[in-house]
Amino acid sequence: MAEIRKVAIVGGNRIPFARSNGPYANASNQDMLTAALDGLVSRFGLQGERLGEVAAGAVLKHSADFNLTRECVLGSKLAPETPAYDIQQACGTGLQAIAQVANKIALGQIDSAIAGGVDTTSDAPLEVNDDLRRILIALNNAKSVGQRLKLLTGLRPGQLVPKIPRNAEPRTGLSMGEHAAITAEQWEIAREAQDELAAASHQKLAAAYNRGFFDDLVTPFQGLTRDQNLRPDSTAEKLAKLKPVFGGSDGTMTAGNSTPLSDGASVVLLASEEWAAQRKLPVLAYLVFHETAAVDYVHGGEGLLMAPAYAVPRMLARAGLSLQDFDFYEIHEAFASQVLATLKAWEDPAFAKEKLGLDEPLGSIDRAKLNVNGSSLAAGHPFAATGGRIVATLAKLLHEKGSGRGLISICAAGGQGVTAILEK
Ligand SMILES: CC(=O)CC(=O)SCCNC(=O)CCNC(=O)[C@H](O)C(C)(C)COP(=O)(O)OP(=O)(O)OC[C@H]1O[C@@H](n2cnc3c(N)ncnc32)[C@H](O)[C@@H]1OP(=O)(O)O
Repeated sequence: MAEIRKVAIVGGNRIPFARSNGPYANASNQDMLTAALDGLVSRFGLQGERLGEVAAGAVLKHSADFNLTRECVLGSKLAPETPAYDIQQACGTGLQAIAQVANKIALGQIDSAIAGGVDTTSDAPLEVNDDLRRILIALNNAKSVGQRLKLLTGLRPGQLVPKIPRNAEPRTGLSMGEHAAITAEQWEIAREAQDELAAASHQKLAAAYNRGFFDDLVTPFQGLTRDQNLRPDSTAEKLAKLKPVFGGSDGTMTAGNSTPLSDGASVVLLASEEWAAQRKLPVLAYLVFHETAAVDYVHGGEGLLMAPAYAVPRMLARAGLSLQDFDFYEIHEAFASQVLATLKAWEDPAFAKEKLGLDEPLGSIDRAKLNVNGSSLAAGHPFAATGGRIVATLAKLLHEKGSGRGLISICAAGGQGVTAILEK
């Protein structure tokens, strides 16, 4: 049995995140992921290097991109002999890709890898409807002009309407925002608290950009140098004026305390300590634990985005840690209400007992340690790119501090959650 090795995070790179149908409206997933990869390659001098593998993915993917990541590697400056594959776990994609390559590094199967993700909501894949698809396949296989004419004359105008991807759960028909609104109501998450969290996210992200924190984490792309959604002048008072968008007219969730639909890509370089040392590359932090959970949101057992509330306690138990043993908490801000509901669940004795089977709740966290450089509400959230953004940010925070530990929690569509622990 191979010895378990430490998994080093060497660094990360992303392109600034853009709002949907904004500056990246004509950029494909391949364009964006290749740009993120090449930025990382340049930063660490990996031109022509054959890495152990590259794993990444996109939530919204065109069928022609059947192995999107491999195409991006072939289009990048990495050696074409670098194997690459796609992975998909909704918003957990980026972190799950990182976890998968980390396992292989830990087991000694590979020495280096890049992992991450990309998503475009501007260039979302449109499908023809099922009837038209069957007719087109039959047309392709038709043996005579007569057969083709018969198929074409059978076409009805309604069959020409394309299938537009909805930001909705296939099994409930509800959007993620509508699901989150149900959870916000269940956990009585106040509008003011959501707006405060959103305003703080913008202010902290702006401060991090201003102090140069992202200078070696973000590479400009197509004219953008910072995340387009960032509004440094956001305040809770301004956000309080926005109308509810989810949960009806009495709802608490608005365009300001929900993530915007976004486009972007991010990647992270991981390696064994030996591989990094041979190339004189830095080790920002180590990935020490990761855990995935899923909940039954279909039959009302739990809220769609609450799986991290289960994954984190399981991971803490494995690691022998408590929720308070962290210097940084990176909780993906899909919606402000979702972050607050997760924190409330960890504080709740009934949730601990009935849902987690624990005698005591996990307890509160020091809010000053939460998303200290802002998160998805300010940066935007190109679904599969969020994991790479968070891992690179946290690894650099730990490197700057010179010690410590950070917790990552990412909720994902399909009732799933992907979580991890990084240590300096
Ligand atoms: C995917 C997974 O697996 C898990 C997850 O992460 S779940 C999360 C997935 N993401 C989503 O579901 C995306 C949800 N978001 C949306 O659908 C849309 O962004 C939305 C419906 C919430 C809003 O869409 P929109 O109406 O086009 O927003 P937008 O026009 O930008 O903003 C509306 C108003 O709010 C204002 N606003 C937004 N943010 C603001 C801020 N920080 N400060 C002040 N005003 C703000 C805008 O200026 C705009 O004002 P005007 O109407 O006066 O121009």
